[in-house]
Amino acid sequence: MDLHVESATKSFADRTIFSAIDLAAESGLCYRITGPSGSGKSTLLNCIGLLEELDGGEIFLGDERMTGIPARTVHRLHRDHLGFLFQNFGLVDSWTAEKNVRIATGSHRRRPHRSDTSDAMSRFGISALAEQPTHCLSGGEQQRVALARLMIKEPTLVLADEPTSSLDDDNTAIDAEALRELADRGAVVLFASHDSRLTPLADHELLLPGPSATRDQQLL
Ligand SMILES: Nc1ncnc2c1ncn2[C@@H]1O[C@H](COP(=O)(O)OP(=O)(O)OP(=O)(O)O)[C@@H](O)[C@H]1O
Repeated sequence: MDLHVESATKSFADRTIFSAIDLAAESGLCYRITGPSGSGKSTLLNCIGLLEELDGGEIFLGDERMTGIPARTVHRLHRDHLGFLFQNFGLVDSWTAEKNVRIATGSHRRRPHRSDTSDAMSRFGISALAEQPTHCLSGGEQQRVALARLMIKEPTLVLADEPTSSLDDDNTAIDAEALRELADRGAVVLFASHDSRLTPLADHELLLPGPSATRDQQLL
């Protein structure tokens, strides 16, 4: 399913962070959101991920409107379509690595089975850590738990915010490979990152000009 963002606008108090942002993102491709610090990259990802609301504009995933929708629809979209890879990995600290992976609610097509969970954990080299609470894991290990969870969920739309900022080169390469694979399986992948190691992952870039710049955002 493709993603369409039309005339997206967001302000905090009386400060406009971005306005009139358009994006037509195709299934199977990776899009990097760029722009100066404070231009609203995380805010835009949060709005597209239904963690915050836009002040104006619309978002569609396929034919489905994602703006102005009731909480139960937000919940369904999170469950069935959205996957996140954020800097803090979004894991439940007190749960084991295995439970964090297994709990991925899965797509509407299928729910993950235990074998999916162990396969994914094996792929990312974290099988031996299955029974460890995630707060005991290193940053790189937590990232691989988050990736295993993402891979078995197979989201329609993947949102990654500075996913590699605390990672070494090997783990960064694992991140990039997994995000590319999710796109190859049909996801739209949007990521915001200052990390030049992720430059090759971007099929397209969306530039947010920042509050003081013009509105000439560009899809390069
Ligand atoms: N909940 C909030 N309330 C008020 N202002 C906020 C809130 N969230 C973000 N902002 C402000 O919105 C602006 C955009 O923040 P955002 O984190 O989206 O920028 P960014 O482009 O991701 O920045 P960076 O590249 O530094 O991570 C910043 O000036 C930030 O202080």
